[in-house]
Amino acid sequence: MSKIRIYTIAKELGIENAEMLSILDDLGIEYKSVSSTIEEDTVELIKGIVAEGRGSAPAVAQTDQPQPEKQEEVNTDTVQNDQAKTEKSRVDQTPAQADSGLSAEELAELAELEAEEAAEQAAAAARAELPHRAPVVTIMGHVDHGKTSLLDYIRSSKVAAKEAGGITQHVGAFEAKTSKGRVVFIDTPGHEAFTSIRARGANVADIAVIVIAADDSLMPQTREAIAHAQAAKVPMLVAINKVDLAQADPERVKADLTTINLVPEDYGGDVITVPVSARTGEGVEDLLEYISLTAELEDLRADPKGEFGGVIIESRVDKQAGVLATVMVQEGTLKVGDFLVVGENYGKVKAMTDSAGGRIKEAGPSTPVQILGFSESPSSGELVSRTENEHAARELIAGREEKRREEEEARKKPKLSLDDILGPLSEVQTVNLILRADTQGSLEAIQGILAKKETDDVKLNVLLAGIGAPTEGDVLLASTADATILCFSVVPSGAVKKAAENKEIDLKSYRIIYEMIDEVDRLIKGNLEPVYEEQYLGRAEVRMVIRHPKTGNIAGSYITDGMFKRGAKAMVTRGKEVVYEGNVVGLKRFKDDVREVRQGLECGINLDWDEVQEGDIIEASEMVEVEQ
Ligand SMILES: Nc1nc2c(ncn2[C@@H]2O[C@H](COP(=O)(O)OP(=O)(O)OP(=O)(O)O)[C@@H](O)[C@H]2O)c(=O)[nH]1
Repeated sequence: MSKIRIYTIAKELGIENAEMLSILDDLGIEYKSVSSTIEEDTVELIKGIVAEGRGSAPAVAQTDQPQPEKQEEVNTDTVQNDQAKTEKSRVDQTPAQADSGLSAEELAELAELEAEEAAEQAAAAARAELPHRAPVVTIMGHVDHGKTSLLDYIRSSKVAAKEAGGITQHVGAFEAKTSKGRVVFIDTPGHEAFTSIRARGANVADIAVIVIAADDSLMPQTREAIAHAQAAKVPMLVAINKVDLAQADPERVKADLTTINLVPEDYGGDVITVPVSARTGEGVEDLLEYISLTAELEDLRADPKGEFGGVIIESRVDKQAGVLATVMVQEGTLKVGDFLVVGENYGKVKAMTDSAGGRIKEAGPSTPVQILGFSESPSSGELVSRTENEHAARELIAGREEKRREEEEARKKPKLSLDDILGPLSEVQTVNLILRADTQGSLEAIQGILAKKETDDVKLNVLLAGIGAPTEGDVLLASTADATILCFSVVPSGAVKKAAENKEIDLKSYRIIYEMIDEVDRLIKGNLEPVYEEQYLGRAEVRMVIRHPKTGNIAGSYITDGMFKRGAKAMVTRGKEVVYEGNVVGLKRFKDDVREVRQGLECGINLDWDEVQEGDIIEASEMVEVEQ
């Protein structure tokens, strides 16, 4: 019996891939991705379901209906149905709630929860109404595996230069027209560029294509590139390049991928691998098709009428024109004449060109544009926003400057937050690590030991386990993923050390594996929620009560046992009864404030309570962190 790919059937039936997957889910049919295959029997079943959903018209007969409209119809129907259901259930529930014995407060809380849920549904429905936007793709991989060649092939075959014979300038990104619509490529290949944009808080790429040469297979930078894409949680496609070469061995690449837990579809996994040749163009159409499929599943949408938001891709200074910055429009529409703010600078868009060099007046989501108008060169990854006018731009910048100054001040005097003292409450903590070692053998040994170190409360997440000295790319990755870099028997270069220092990344080198493991133990401990225990400090008898106009009553006491500390917890007993529990807010010896007083001495104890009496016994204790 023949098998058919899921996306092929979706296409045939004229339904979206996401809808197709939800039908399969309902039927309980397992699949890895839209490119998995299903049995012909199942296809018939699905055709029946789709036809039924359309009022029994033959499914295939409807494929020429314009799809986006159909999608919208379905969405609006669902939304309306959902809203109707919510309304109905509300009417139904009100008397029931009245009988349910819930208090007014609980009812109000319930109503609030319902309102929140309705708002969430409305937001999701509103988002589902927004138009799709083109995917933004980045290409990463090992040196010489063909990233640039692949980009060049796509550019030359899929981009029509607007000016006849004109050489299009490199602007950091280009738009390719494919049979499935626009795909935008970031044309500075490599994971460092990708992560340096992320390091500034921007996420530009929606999909990462990892290029692996079929004659070379997995290489150190392939692993790095994969680690960078995984850390960014960006979906990945693997392009197995150079398949035109006689020595090309795509099967070996697939087998090698399984060794790093990326299982290709042919092996039963969900990693899409596409054989391509940047030289002959073989497979490039397939790659573009898979990019579109992935984009469809990601359901990328943006509001062209919404508030403008963009990211700087790159910028340069042209001797004649001045600063030329490439901005990726992410939300809203950018227009000539707009006031833009980047960090603490602003500029007015004087002129705008698209990535093919054509002059344009406005640009919507997922469009890279080169703009003229900034007086200073912004950096890649900086976020761009728009203001109404110059005055608003200046105000926004003034606010940012003030915030920066405050943050700089705050950094100078570290303040302890409740989180610092108690640790974030009962969440599983993750220690992110980048491991570097001299050989595959030592890497495996280290990872084997680390795997046993994980606890229920602390997980170890190895972002990258690479052979050879750490790179500046590792430092970047560590800074975006908040990771520690541990090196075994490899020495970081001066430049890498400096980069780590600048970014305040912990980078440590070891010659003995167990010293490295000790460090991991320390990192795990640092992430465990500290456990505190109440420990007895001492006891005092109140011999007289001294009235004090400013600090309140002071218990003139004698320490009969142990010691008292300022800030300790206090418990006051009168006879057999505990009459108060609070804190020691002050301690005095004669007229002086002191931190502690020991057994056998008299002192004044100031509690955060005014009703202490002669004859009371005060017991002091403190919370102490205990070793786990
Ligand atoms: N035969 C063959 N050669 C290719 C193919 N793709 C790239 N090459 C060659 O491989 C070499 C490296 O290609 P590049 O595109 O520069 O590789 P890259 O990954 O961009 O390299 P870096 O920019 O140095 O990281 C060049 O000599 C290309 O001509 C291909 O599909 N087939």
